[in-house]
Amino acid sequence: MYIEEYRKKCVSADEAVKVIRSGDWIEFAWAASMPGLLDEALARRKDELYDVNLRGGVIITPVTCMECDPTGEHFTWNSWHLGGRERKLVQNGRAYYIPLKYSELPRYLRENVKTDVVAIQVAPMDAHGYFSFGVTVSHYAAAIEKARAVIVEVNEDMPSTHGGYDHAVHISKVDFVVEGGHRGLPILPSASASELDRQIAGYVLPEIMDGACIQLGIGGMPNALGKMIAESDLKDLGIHTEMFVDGFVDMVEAGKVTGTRKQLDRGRIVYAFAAGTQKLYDFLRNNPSLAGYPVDYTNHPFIASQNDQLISINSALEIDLTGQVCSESAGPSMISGAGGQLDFVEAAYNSKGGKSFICLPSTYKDKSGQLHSRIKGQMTMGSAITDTRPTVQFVVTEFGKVNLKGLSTWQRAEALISIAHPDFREALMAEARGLKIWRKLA
Ligand SMILES: CC(=O)SCCNC(=O)CCNC(=O)[C@H](O)C(C)(C)COP(=O)(O)OP(=O)(O)OC[C@H]1O[C@@H](n2cnc3c(N)ncnc32)[C@H](O)[C@@H]1OP(=O)(O)O
Ligand SMILES: CCCC(=O)O
Repeated sequence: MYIEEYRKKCVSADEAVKVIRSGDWIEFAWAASMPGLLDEALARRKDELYDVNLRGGVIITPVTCMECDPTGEHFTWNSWHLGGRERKLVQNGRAYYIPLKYSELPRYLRENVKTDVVAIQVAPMDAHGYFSFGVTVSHYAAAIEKARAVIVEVNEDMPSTHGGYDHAVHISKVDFVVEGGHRGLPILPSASASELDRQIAGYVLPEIMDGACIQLGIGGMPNALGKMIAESDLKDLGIHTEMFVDGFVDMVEAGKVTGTRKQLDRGRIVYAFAAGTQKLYDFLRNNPSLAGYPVDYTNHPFIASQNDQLISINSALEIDLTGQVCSESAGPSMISGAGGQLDFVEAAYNSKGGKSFICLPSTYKDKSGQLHSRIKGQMTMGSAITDTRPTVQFVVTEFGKVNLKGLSTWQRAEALISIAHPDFREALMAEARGLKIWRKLA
């Protein structure tokens, strides 16, 4: 029934990007769903276009538009969350970070920012005229609502995924369809877990009970924990997360996940976007046990916290002695972004029986090989505060875990120094004395 409309809207990538004008803002790519043909076609229009702003995040694949424009006069990349490639673009002054509380992204798109064109990759159209957003549900439906033009690039290899709502776009809302054929999906290998990651994960595992609902963040440590959960005796776990990664597939395959004790989406795994190996993408394809939702559903603390025993496990870069957490920058130099960390820190604490864990190795080795404590007297100048101190609950290093909720500043300093690397504890105590947050009785 919709085939005729589909055919009428089918154009080449070069034809489709003609709708883009100088000065436009384009919602473009997220994680594993990069519209590669549109990117290349836009790059070919470089000399005709000036000051086009592309927006995306967590990208895994190179962006041709950015590579073809070394002076930045034609294209600027604006990132909701820096993946490794975007971090380099930011360092070279070619891209900029947009501070984000990820649960609010659909609302930013509806109420706060200009979106002229949406150009995204989708799965093939179904018999009812819908293109599934595939591995990225997140914020695409909200972006489409206000755009002047919507271009979808169809990737035959993009899995059609099940969802809650707003996980697909109807042909009636699309202006141009670009058929991309079989383009595969970029592979994001699982971050390898170090011995240290396993030690940290070892402190979190005993805090997880049968029937708990799990969110895992990005990085080696959450990955180590996913593996440990898969090998544990835990049962009847649920999953309500932002990013769906291979570690969750391991947990499902090990029979740990039933979702039967969830208060929301009973029996289903809830996520906003997915990136990982081909095994993960195959698992997602037409799988009714999964539900991709917009990120204002997955991450909103009011919603996520309705699941009892929500356990949130995220990584950080540094923490000061009063409990402020930085997970996104090293001083002023951006590493990643705030993403959904604060969303889940708040959600887990507000869930009945829930717990939030901020995990970090106690030290960081710089390029010259010098060791620094990640637990600091004061936050490094310029570091962004991702989680304010009242929001932080458990903090875990390879030396143990502490619960900061309700502790006074001197108790926080004492607790955090107890899990700092032993080589830095004396210096941290001296700093705490100077900051008037040390009360150790003689
Ligand atoms: C998907 C979800 O559900 S996530 C929800 C929550 N979202 C978040 O937690 C967002 C914020 N958190 C993050 O972005 C990540 O968890 C991080 C950055 C804190 C940790 O991620 P990891 O991959 O474990 O970090 P890792 O230790 O590998 O460091 C990442 C990079 O930062 C660099 N880095 C780390 N610490 C420092 C430092 N103090 N100074 C300079 N660079 C540093 C590392 O060298 C590495 O660089 P490279 O990729 O070029 O080698
Ligand atoms: C915004 C996507 C990733 C994250 O939350 O860390």
